[in-house]
Amino acid sequence: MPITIAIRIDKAGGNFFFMLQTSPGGIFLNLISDSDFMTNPRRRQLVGMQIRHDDMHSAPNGLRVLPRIGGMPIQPLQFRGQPALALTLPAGDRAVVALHGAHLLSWTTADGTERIYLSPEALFDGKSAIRGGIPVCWPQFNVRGSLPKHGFARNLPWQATPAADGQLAMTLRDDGATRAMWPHAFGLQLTVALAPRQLRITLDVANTDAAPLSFALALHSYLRVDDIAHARLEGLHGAPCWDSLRDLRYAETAEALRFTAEFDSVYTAPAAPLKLVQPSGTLQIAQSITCTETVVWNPGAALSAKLADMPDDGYRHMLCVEAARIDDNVTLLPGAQWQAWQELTVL
Ligand SMILES: O=P(O)(O)OC[C@H]1O[C@H](O)[C@H](O)[C@@H](O)[C@@H]1O
Repeated sequence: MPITIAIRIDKAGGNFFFMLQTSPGGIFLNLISDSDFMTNPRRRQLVGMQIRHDDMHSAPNGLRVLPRIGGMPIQPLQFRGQPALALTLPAGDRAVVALHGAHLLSWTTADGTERIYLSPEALFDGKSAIRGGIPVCWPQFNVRGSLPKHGFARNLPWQATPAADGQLAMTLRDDGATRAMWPHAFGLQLTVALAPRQLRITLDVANTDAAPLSFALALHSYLRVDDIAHARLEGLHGAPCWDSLRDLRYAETAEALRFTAEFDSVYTAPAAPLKLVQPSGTLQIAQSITCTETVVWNPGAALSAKLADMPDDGYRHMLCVEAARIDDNVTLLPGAQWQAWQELTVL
């Protein structure tokens, strides 16, 4: 029976991740990635290289080989027929992420409460965007450009990559399909980090091209609410706002936002975290300073009924609060990296 063992080698100058695999043809050591593959194009060329077991004996002295499978709390699984990975903390907090789009599908805290809305009618066909969860909208937001709505990252298969304890990571690199839509070389890594009652989702972008890279981003989180009629969002009072439904610009006057109809606004992100307050508890929502906007969206009853992949009353159980960089694109010079994150904490 084939056996696969993940190995991390810590060495001055970087970490290397390998998969040691047995097969009828022998034992193979596959280099999966190393710590600076995102920035160093020469290293990226090594990914996928195979070393036969005989070569392992010639490894330089001084390497520490650390087995990663055994204590590693990451389980591959099928989620509505699509491949996904689950990360579970000893306390019981758990996140599930699909390889399709590196799309976070579920976050449950140790008390068993689901914190993320996923539409029961979402399409899981390995091609379509998934309704709910946390879509990664990159390199375009909405229809602000010539790419498919919200870019292509949410519609493509990502690769799992080793990550630190308590984290789960996936990568996406340019290939023929992305270059046909968007002629740029890039490396993305999405990392989900779990702590008790807290989830942080981080996107690292590397420009592996010889020309500058320009892009937008939204970490489009669908936060689960018990009933939108009894939820309020605090922290946006005074923030510059563009109400996209009425095409109006103003400074937010409400102490707390309430949602009684379709709502779709882009705010200049305040420095302090937001709070989603419900009778059942409060969720704190923070985002990196690199995300200069926060998008707030609820489709309301009429649009919810029109969305084919959402139940008619789906709008009652979700509120999107998105960490975004959309008003001014990021421009990354060749070899440069950029990071964005959103952190959700149950208070
Ligand atoms: O239906 P989707 O392509 O997933 O987009 C869902 C929503 O995303 C964002 O929140 C935008 O501000 C909305 O205008 C859009 O309707």
